[in-house]
Amino acid sequence: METLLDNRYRVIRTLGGGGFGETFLAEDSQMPSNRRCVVKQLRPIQNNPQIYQLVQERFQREAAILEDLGSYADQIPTLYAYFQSNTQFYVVQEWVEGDTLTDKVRQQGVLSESAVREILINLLPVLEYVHSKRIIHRDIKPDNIILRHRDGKPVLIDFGAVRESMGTVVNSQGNTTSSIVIGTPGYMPSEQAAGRPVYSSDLYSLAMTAIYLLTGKQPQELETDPRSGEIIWHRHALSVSPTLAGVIDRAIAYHPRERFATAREMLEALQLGVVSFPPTVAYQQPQSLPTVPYQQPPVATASPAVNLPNTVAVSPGTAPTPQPITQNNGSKGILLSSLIAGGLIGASVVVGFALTRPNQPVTQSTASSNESTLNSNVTQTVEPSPSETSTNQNTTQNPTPQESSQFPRNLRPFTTPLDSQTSINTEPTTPSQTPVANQPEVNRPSPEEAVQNYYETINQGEYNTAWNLLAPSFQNNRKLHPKGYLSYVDWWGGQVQNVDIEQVTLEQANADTATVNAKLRYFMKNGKQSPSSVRFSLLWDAGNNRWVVSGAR
Ligand SMILES: Nc1ncnc2c1ncn2[C@@H]1O[C@H](COP(=O)(O)OP(=O)(O)OP(=O)(O)O)[C@@H](O)[C@H]1O
Repeated sequence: METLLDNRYRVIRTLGGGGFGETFLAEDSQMPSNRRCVVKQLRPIQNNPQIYQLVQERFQREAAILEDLGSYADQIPTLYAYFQSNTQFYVVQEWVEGDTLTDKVRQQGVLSESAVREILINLLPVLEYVHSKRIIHRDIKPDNIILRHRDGKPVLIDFGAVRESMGTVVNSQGNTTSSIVIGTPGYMPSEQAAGRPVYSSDLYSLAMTAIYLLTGKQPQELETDPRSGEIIWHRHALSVSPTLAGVIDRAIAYHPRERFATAREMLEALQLGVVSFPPTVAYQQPQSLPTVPYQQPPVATASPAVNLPNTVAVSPGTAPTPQPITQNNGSKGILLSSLIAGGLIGASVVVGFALTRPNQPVTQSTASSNESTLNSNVTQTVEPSPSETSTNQNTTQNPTPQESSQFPRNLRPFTTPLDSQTSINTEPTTPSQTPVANQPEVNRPSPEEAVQNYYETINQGEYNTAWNLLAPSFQNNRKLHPKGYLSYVDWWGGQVQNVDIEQVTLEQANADTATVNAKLRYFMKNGKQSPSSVRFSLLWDAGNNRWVVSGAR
């Protein structure tokens, strides 16, 4: 049967679909040419009349931004229209005939250095323009770049902004809040995953895309140096020139201040062949720290095939609409973003989580209501987990953290610059190598508290916050997290109902590292429970006055 959207757009076929809605190829029945177009349907992740108007306002604002971007940049699809129907929102945009970069690599294998350079050289001015409008794309990846058949030019699709408006939610206190962080694990840098994207986050994603084009490997297939956190990719693209390799390396530096500050700078480095590196402040693990294999959870096996990374929408926060976000200088945008991330720690917020199928966008429920709609068939899991001796004893199911944990609850929460009212950190949360000699000891949480806090965060469904309590080397351990954050969330959000900490004992601690043994009990969503003993390695993150988890086994 023919589907006519808005009494006008005749659907030809579905192009894709995920947690936010579907995307259709359609023709415009009210244009003489029946011009083809892409109709993108967006569903608010919470279908609640209370927030409808807010979503609507944001949607309109963001559509206006897309209109502006698309009208002046040839390599961004033109916005033709936007409308609402029932409780759903639609944008209608130019259909770009071509192949995505993912299609390209699938069809013809890895691209040559000159092809990759050309793509970068053609895209960087587009990014420069987008950034000049104070917009961060937030989801640059091979799937979101189409090589246009007409002229071979790369076109940037799928701006995160509009989807973000769909993330407006009502938290457990009944307050309207927002929002979600848009991005794709592996392609998105850590500051973006923490809710604080900066312009160079897009450069990072673009450089990760270039690595995919040169190596054919998705980020999750690449190893990282467990000490420096650096992504090891050169060995998969040995013939790449030092200039291109240097440009990419600088763009994917862990810390934004080590990257190119602007798209123009990156473009010039590419064209002129000069790559200078600012002084390194790379995250380093102490030499003595063990690397951290731990048992694969018994409930599932990691699929050896690496799926295409999905866009995820995670984390509650305070409306990171495509507002001005200025890099490194305490602008309003950073302030907002910091509040967003701060909100991650404090607030119990509801975000929809729908993992419809592998390779589809995900929205996450950090639901205080425990209403995860995660597809529990997901067969990847990677976190400290019940031991092989998982039993199906008769237990209290779905205990809340308050009801179930035997551990004292009156522990001081973490203090980070983000949840402090006075300190707004303009830099991403970065475990620091700084010795702690001059740090005030007053509010320093104990390692046991850190472990306790980690599980409380998980029990509250704040997976993104919990994820950011892991050291980067641990996050990037692809045996444990083959799909990065998505694997983490698949496990915690999809399988685990609650974790009780039965006992926590400190094995050793010094200024920089600590080892904590924890006896845990996992309550699974399928009703099973099982005990588990985990030995945590912790690193002191002086910059944020907290411990981060660098290993668990
Ligand atoms: N303007 C466009 N022109 C041509 N194809 C498009 C356009 N926008 C999206 N597409 C294609 O439509 C398909 C579905 O798009 P959609 O944005 O829903 O992506 P997705 O991969 O399903 O989800 P996501 O990017 O959110 O993870 C993709 O293959 C994408 O390349």
